[in-house]
Amino acid sequence: MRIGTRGSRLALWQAHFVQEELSRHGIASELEIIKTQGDRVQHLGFDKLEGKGFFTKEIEDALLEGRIDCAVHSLKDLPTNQPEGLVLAALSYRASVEDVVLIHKDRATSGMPFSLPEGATIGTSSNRRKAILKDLHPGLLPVDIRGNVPTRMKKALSGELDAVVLAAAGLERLDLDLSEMTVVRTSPREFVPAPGQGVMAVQTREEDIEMRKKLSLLHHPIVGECTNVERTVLNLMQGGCSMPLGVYCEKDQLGNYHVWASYAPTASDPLRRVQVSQSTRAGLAERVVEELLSAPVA
Ligand SMILES: NCc1[nH]cc(CCC(=O)O)c1CC(=O)O
Repeated sequence: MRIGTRGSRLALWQAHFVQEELSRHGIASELEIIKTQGDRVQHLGFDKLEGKGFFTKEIEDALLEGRIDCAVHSLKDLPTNQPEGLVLAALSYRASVEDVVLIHKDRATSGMPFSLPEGATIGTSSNRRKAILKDLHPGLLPVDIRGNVPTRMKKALSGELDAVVLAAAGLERLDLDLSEMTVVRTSPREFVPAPGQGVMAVQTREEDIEMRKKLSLLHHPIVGECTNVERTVLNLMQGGCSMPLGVYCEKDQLGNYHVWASYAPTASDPLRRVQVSQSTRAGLAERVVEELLSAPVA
């Protein structure tokens, strides 16, 4: 089995993870590293990048052309509509779902939101993170950053920026040394993550029934249910990963679904927050979207 992946440390960790899961089921595989447009133009801000699927297109083409058998992605980087002929055959367990604020050790102040003083610079290129930061701590100065997870982490370590925001899942997978920084974990109910955050997805060809059967051994059904709600909200909002939208769904012990969502229509609008719970998934995403679009402006 040939597994396609990007070549970043995070992508390789994720591909190795899937490779190990497969080998536990007696399936041997090899990795095929594929460069994407997103890897080539590290200098451009996300707002300059046209179209969706910036980190996925070349890999999906390799899949469609039969050069690889499956591909591993971060679910949150995948557009909600799969390209014609491709399916997500497996979703991983959900690691840490939340975002983390990393602060240079001399710049942390107690008593302020995220332990950051007025005027502190905070690195993120995510419109979702910017909208939530503005809501929780309007005194911060968001600064656009690009590059892979270790590069971004180092901007707070070196003091080039006072802080950066990153997904906990990426930091944990790379096992980065955070001991020289102040680490503030956010709550996913307040600092609402991106749809699909913390989950890895394995993509394959729709027609490849054999492969789909093998990959289904790795699938986590409850993760599938919850991320399906999250991605349906994103799809109904007609958004991609640049939309300032957070959606997080949890299923509790009794089988009830709980969704937290946040959305800022434009950068100057106040953040809207919604919490919806239901005992079934039917109509849940629709209700979240309806409330997000009609929520009273705070
Ligand atoms: N957009 C980049 C990206 N895609 C997946 C992850 C981390 C893993 C995950 O959140 O699933 C990251 C880094 C980040 O947002 O800090």
